[in-house]
Formats: sequence, structure tokens, C-alpha cells
Amino acid sequence: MPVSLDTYRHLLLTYLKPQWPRVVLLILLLAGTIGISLINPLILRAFVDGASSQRALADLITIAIFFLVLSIVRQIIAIAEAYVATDVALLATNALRADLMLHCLQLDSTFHTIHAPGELIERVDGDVTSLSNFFSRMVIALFGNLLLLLGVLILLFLVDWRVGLTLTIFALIALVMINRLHGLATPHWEAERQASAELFGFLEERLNGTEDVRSSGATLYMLQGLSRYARQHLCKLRMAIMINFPTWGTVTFVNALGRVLALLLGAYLYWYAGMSAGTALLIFIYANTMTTPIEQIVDQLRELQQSAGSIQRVATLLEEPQTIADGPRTDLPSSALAVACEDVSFSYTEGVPVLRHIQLQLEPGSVLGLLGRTGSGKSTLTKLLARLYDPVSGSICLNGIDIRSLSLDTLHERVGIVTQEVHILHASVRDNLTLFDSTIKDTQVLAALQTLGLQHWYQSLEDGLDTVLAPGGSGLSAGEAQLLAFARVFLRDPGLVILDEASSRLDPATERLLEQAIDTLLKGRTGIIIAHRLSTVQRADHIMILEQGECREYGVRQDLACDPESHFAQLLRIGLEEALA
Ligand SMILES: Nc1ncnc2c1ncn2[C@@H]1O[C@H](COP(=O)(O)OP(=O)(O)OP(=O)(O)O)[C@@H](O)[C@H]1O
Repeated sequence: MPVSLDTYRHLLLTYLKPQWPRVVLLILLLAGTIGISLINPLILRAFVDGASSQRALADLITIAIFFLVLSIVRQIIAIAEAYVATDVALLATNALRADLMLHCLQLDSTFHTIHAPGELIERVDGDVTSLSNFFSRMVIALFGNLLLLLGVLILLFLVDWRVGLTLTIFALIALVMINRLHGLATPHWEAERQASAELFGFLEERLNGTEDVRSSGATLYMLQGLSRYARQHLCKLRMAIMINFPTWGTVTFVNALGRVLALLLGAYLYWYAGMSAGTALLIFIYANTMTTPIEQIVDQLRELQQSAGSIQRVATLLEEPQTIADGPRTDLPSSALAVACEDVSFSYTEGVPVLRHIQLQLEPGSVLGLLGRTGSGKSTLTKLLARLYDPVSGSICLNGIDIRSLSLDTLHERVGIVTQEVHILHASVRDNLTLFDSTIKDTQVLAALQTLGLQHWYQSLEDGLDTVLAPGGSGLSAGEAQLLAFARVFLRDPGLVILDEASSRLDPATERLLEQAIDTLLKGRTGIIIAHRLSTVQRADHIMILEQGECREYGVRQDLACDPESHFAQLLRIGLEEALA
């Protein structure tokens, strides 16, 4: 789909407007280099004509010094221009990357189940990187090159209209020809980029699964795969380079043709129309100057076309609507929260209900044990409470306030959730626990670790809170990772804690530690625990048993336990862990 001018304009305005002083400086620097490129040949002409008309040596030396100084100034301006252009590009792309990242984080879970993380990384990083040229150089440099070409042609017209006309026609033909030639090589370079992306995709996937590859003895097979992809890339690269040679040769020939034409014209006008030698030289230098913008204009137009894909993908992602709307209310108390679900139904896919007519009332400070076989909808109910999804019908209230009317920041501050899959970041222990919130002091972090029984683990760390944890928490046991997740929630001091208890068996010592940590975490807070162990269930005041998305049983734990007819009592008789497996 072609990218509309509006999209280009919108992107440029959004990301260049905030740094307009830099953009203005960049345009001025560009105008400076263009101006000097146009003036320098005029100085040369003055020198040559002065020398041939035997002007005073002092004059000639002054002209030469002026020429030299301008050439040096031009170089300095070119360096400053490159510096400012890079600065503009980095600031614009960083702002765009941050906006995309924030947008992705705010998009609801439905979006994330459809789009794989790899795809989003490609958008947030790959596409944005390829747009950096668009921001810094493409538009401004394209404009600059057009201006330079136009300036040269106007000056040539002023020198002699015949020269101006001939070289204008030549410039147009050269633009079309070079564009066609580049067009021949483009598909081959695209194929090379595709092969390179496949090679890196293969590498990334295999390196991600190093442990599986090694343990299944597939190392040799992986190397064979790698050599296949590498060979494919080499073939495409060779082809693209081979095609580039004749293209490059022809471009050089076209440029040489322009210079020859300028020399012939200059020589003709010198001999037959009384043109000065300096002006003939001026024509040659201008024709020479023209070749660079002609080539660059073609390159930049092509790059603009290529960046269209990235622009389109980035714009589409930014336009992706956020279906979980932020609410205005922030008035949740800092104490334990009351929870109420009123006839809540939910489905991920239309027509496939996952939760049906759930009713729930929890007093502040009470604990609900959520039981049910795998796939019964327990995690889904907790996701609705954290507003990762909204119910299809019914409502969920915290302290009598519908969570849809609460601000998402307030909700996420007051509802702490620990899932079975703890996501440990490749960052320091401090950052993993505070989640980069610098208002949380080290003393608070240390106190949380102590309270949750992690002091021995902490003492074993080489750099204390600065110790960097391995990506994915690969250096931690499952129990330690869970305890760190508890500490994260503990530091935020929420009024409702939701725990999805680890179903895997832990050693008795770790299990004891977790039990104590859960007690600490629930003290003075309302809790909902997806329980897999009897010991956990026993701390619940209420029990809800889900079955295929419906509430099979709900009541006070002790009442249900004492009622031999209750499903809960049966579960206890069979053995919870066996019954829910
Ligand atoms: N993102 C999703 N998209 C579509 N269906 C989903 C999604 N997540 C869960 N489901 C389906 O919803 C149903 C309930 O899943 P849920 O994870 O809530 O069950 P659960 O009781 O928590 O199971 P477990 O104890 O194994 O975690 C299952 O049939 C599951 O396949």
C-alpha cells in the first residue's frame, strides 16, 4: 500500500518539530555548503581570468587565499552538518522508539497474543533504525541536492543559455538513466537483505535454544543449517555485487560524458564565441559538481521508496487502538480492598465462553482460594481483575468502584499480581525489584528481601543489589524467582494481591520459605490465590471452585470443609494435588 504524503508529513512534524532549532541549524549548514559549492568555481574563474589577463600578483594571491579559506570553511561546515544531522536523527528515532514501546506496552493482551514479540522488536527497532536516515538526511539532503542542482543549472544559464540548456537536458537524461540502472540492482540487494535476515533469524533462534540444542545432540545439524543459510547469503551477495559492477561502470561513464560535454562546450565557446578561459573552466567545474547531486537524488528517492515500508508498518502500529480504556478515578484507599464480581462472563474468541456468570464478594483483608482443573478459567479471572482484558458482560468492582472507571496506573499500583511464570529481567537485583522506580530506596528493598526470607540468597550475591541477574532468570531456582516476584509486589504495597501458586513441586525448605512469604504478603491485604497445595488452601477464608468457566462451588472454607456433600470436601478427601492435577 503506498504511503500517503500525509503520513510522511505527520511523522516529520511530530518528530522534527520539537527539535526545530536543530533542524533550522541543519538547513542553514546545508545552505552554507551549497552556497560555497556554487561560489568556489566563480572564484576559480576570477583567478584563471585574472592570471590570463596578467592581473597583479597580489590580487591573484588574495583570490587564491580566499578560495582556500572558503574550501576549509566548507569542510568545517560539512563536519558540523554531519554532526547535527546525526543528532537530529538520533533524537527523532529515539522519541519514535519510545512512543512505539509505550504504545506496545499499553496495547491490550489480545494484541500481544496475535503479534509475536519478535515481530514487535522488528517494528520498534528494525523499522525505526531504517527510518533514521529518513529523518536526518533523506528529506533535507534530497532538498539540498535538488537546490544544488538547480543552483548549478541557473548559474550555467547565466553564463550562457546554450550551456545551461544543454546541461539541463543532460541532467534530466542522466537522472532517468541512473534511476533505471539502480532499478536493475535493487531486487538483487533486496534478495541479499532477505537472505541476511534469514541467516540472522536462524542464528537468533538457535542461540536462544542453546540448552535444548546441546542436550538433544543437535549441534552438528545446527551447523549444517547455518552453513546452508550462509551459502545462500553468499550467493545473493555475490550476485548483487556482480550486477553492481556494470551499473557502477555505466554511471561513471554517464558522469564522464557530462564532463566531456562541458569541456567541448567550453572549448567551442572559447574558440568561437570569445568566452574567457576562466568561464570555460567554470562550465567544466559546474558540470563536475552536478554529478554528485544527480547520483544522490536518485539514491535518496530510492531510499525514500524503501523506507515507505517501514513508515507504513510503524504508522499502522501507532494507529493500533488501545481497547482497554483508561479511567479517570484514582480514589482507591491505601488499605486492603473489597472485591466484587457481578455476573462476569468472558471469552477470548467470540462464541467460545471461558468464564460464565461469575459472582464473587470478598471483604477487605479476606483471602479467596481459587481452585479448578487446568483450563477451568482461574488465570483468566485474575487477568480480568488486573484489567489485562475486560469482561464481555458483567462488572468487577474494587471498594465499590467499577475497575473500568479507575485509572490504569492506580489499578496497577493497588493490585499486585504474581503469575507462575516470573519474568526476571537482565538487569540488577535492584532494578528487578523496583522495576526501575528510583523513588524506592535501597533500605526498603533490603527490608523486603529480609521480610520475605531472601537474606541468605542476598548475602550470596557478589555485588549486592547491583548484581546483574542472568537473562530470563536462568541463574535462579524456581523458588527464588517466585520469592523475588513476591518482593516486587511487596515493595508496591498493594491492597489486593493475586498469586498464581507454582504448581511444580519444590523442595520442602523452599516450600516452607514460600509459605512464610505468602503469609507476609497477605498480611493486611485482600488475597486471591490460585492454589495447588493444601497448605495454601488452608489459609483461605473462602473457596471458589471453577469448572469449565462456571462457578461449581463458592463459600466459606470451613463450612465447605465440614459439609461432606461439598465438592471441596471431596477434593480434600481425594487429595487436592492429585484431584487438580
Ligand atoms: N490468550 C488466550 N487466547 C485464547 N484462549 C485462551 C487464552 N488464554 C487461555 N485461553 C483458554 O482459556 C481457557 C481457560 O484458561 P486459563 O488459563 O484461564 O485456565 P486455568 O484454569 O488458569 O488453567 P491452568 O491451571 O492450567 O493455568 C483455556 O481453555 C485456555 O485454552
